Amino acid sequence: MLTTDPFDHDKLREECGVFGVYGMESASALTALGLHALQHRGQEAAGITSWDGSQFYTKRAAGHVAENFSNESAIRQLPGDASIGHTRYATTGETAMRNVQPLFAELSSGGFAVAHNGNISNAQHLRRGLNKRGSIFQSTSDTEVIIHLVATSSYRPLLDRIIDALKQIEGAYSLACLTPEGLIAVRDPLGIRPLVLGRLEDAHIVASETVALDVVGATFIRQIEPGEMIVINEKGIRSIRPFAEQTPRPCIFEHVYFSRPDSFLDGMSVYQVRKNIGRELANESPVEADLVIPVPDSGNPAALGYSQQSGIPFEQGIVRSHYVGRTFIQPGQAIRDLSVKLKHNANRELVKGKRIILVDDSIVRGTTSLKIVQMMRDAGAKEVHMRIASPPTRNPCFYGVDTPERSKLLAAQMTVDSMNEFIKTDSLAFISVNGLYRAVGLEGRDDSRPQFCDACFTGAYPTSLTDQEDDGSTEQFQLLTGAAA
Ligand SMILES: O=P(O)(O)OC[C@H]1O[C@H](OP(=O)(O)OP(=O)(O)O)[C@H](O)[C@@H]1O
Ligand SMILES: NC(=O)CC[C@H](N)C(=O)O
Ligand code: SF4
Ligand SMILES: [Mg+2]
Repeated sequence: MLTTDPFDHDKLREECGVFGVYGMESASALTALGLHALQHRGQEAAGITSWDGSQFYTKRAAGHVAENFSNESAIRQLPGDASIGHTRYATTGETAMRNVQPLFAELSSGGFAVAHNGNISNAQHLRRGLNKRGSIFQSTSDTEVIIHLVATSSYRPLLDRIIDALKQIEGAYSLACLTPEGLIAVRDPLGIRPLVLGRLEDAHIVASETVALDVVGATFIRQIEPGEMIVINEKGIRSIRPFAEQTPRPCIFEHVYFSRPDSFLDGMSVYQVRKNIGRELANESPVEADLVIPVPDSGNPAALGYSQQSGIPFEQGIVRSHYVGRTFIQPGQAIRDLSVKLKHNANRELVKGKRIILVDDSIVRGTTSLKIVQMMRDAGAKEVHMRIASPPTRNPCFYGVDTPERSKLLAAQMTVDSMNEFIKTDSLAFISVNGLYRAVGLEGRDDSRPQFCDACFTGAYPTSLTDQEDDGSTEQFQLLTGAAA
């Protein structure tokens, strides 16, 4: 089935979710549940691979987990005590079945399935080299490069082959791999994307977020550390540190938007961090008003924090339909425009005649804020102020998130003052980069050794961007530097 999106002229880029379990009867059923809890990370496609000790089974499909993996027959096709799964939003390679994960290949070492969250910033470069040496690719996904590098490695043992492959890769990867040697989970040396380890009875589980552990009834053990590789098999669990140690740079946007608020990232409650951001915003950018109104759902905790800090009442002035997905990740501007209207509606009686402060997590293309501000004015709001729980998004992400190219990022094209005019707010303010760092419990950003990846706000990319360099487009990006742009 061809699922390439007809609306997509604007390359799709988003998050993904990975889940893996080893040592549990009907592992694929548990994986389906875990993927359900990670549905917010990718709604384009989902897939599960299982292993019964002798054979691998894979089912991959376009659409949501529930549509494809909630019936018994789907799970019956995926027998075995070990399984991995994936929810996808494409970052490299189109939205087509051939790119849906887990990707699988029969290697000389046996079957190898991989589920990847992140994006490889030298994938095209590596791919060209592999093509020249005779590799035949089945997909256009960056993830497939990993399989070919493992397949062609000159090392013998599988683990060494994987390590050899990953050492050639730059960018972001949190991986769950299923092999005859067991479940192998790896987080890139900077730990850009999250990955956690849990336990359910005798089984071990790996997942992108702690919420997936909660949902399947597992206990959280710990996060998989940046640069750590975990091997889980019948002998137990083993941790390996194959890479040279680096200062971790986890994605700060996970705290702002991507992760579910009921997840924990590096020991911090995402919900609490979002509330802290609201508090910081209230301190940094106060304004007199009657109501604080979140742009639901992702603006909710920050609005609550803003309200608690400012003493201005929190009210639900916008009601959201739950039957429309995230607009940020809808392909194509026409569909995005439509879905913002379908998704949010004004609570008219509440906002009429009021001075309101709208709180949202981010402005990307400006689609949501433009519509919502107009909606509030149409509903009779006297003043509309907007506060944003992230700094202006001025740069694209190359590490597995849907930020469109720079020309479509409102903040890359306009100053905050012009954005204020454009979306027709009475005032507009974004949290500062240091305010955001304070919200995650730090004193501020250490410009000489930044504690997070914040490149979409600062332009300071923590890895080389070889594919961008090869395309001749790097002069606009500041590479390998710590300094905020
Ligand atoms: O400036 P834009 O291009 O409109 O993108 C930014 C908006 O997109 C996201 O919301 P979305 O409605 O996609 O998802 P949510 O329900 O998780 O808030 C985000 O929370 C902002 O509201
Ligand atoms: N968002 C992601 O993490 C995507 C993973 C991978 N780069 C893909 O495009 O399939
Ligand atoms: S560029 Fe932004 S979204 Fe991408 S990993 Fe860095 S902080 Fe996260
Ligand atoms: Mg939103």
